Amino acid sequence: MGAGKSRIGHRLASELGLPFVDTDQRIVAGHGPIPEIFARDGEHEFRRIEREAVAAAIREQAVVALGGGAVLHPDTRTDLETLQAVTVVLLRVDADAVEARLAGGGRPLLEQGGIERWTQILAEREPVYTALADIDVDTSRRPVARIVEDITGRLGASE
Ligand SMILES: Nc1ncnc2c1ncn2[C@@H]1O[C@H](COP(=O)(O)OP(=O)(O)O)[C@@H](O)[C@H]1O
Ligand SMILES: O=C(O)C1=C[C@@H](OP(=O)(O)O)[C@@H](O)[C@H](O)C1
Ligand SMILES: [Mg+2]
Repeated sequence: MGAGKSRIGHRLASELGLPFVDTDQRIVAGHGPIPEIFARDGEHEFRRIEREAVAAAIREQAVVALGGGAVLHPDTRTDLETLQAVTVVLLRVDADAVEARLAGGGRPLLEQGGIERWTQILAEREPVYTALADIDVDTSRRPVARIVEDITGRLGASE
């Protein structure tokens, strides 16, 4: 949450001339705002809906921004490990840099606990993120254009 997946993904897609898919946007289009899904149906149901969106999106020829918790679903972890056409880009950010980026809200898991909760969630997920990543990029103190350039360069190198 707040690493820049949605923003960087959008910019990367236009650089690469590919469609951009944000799975959270698709979820919102089909089911309404994410905080409302969490409040009404709970996180488990959100993860079920998210898995449907993710399973479809990562089979498209596109740049896909996942939600930070998408890898909690075991089928998504398996897909990201085994789908040959998929390159997983991990965007990292540290707590100091992310605090301002989270100011807009809309992330129900951070409604209570703020940056401390963010740090705790990252600690839980970090080993999974690291294991799945093909390309690993720090976004903390770099402008979007520079991060995108870094990713496109590394994509070229990994071909
Ligand atoms: N490299 C960056 N530097 C400064 N702000 C950024 C950067 N990348 C993203 N942001 C901003 O941080 C906020 C969270 O970015 P977002 O793309 O929604 O993250 P994510 O999808 O990983 O949760 C947005 O307001 C976005 O414009
Ligand atoms: O990390 C998470 O569990 C979540 C991250 C959010 O997406 P971003 O990572 O794009 O903020 C969104 O999917 C939802 O609020 C849950
Ligand atoms: Mg996002």
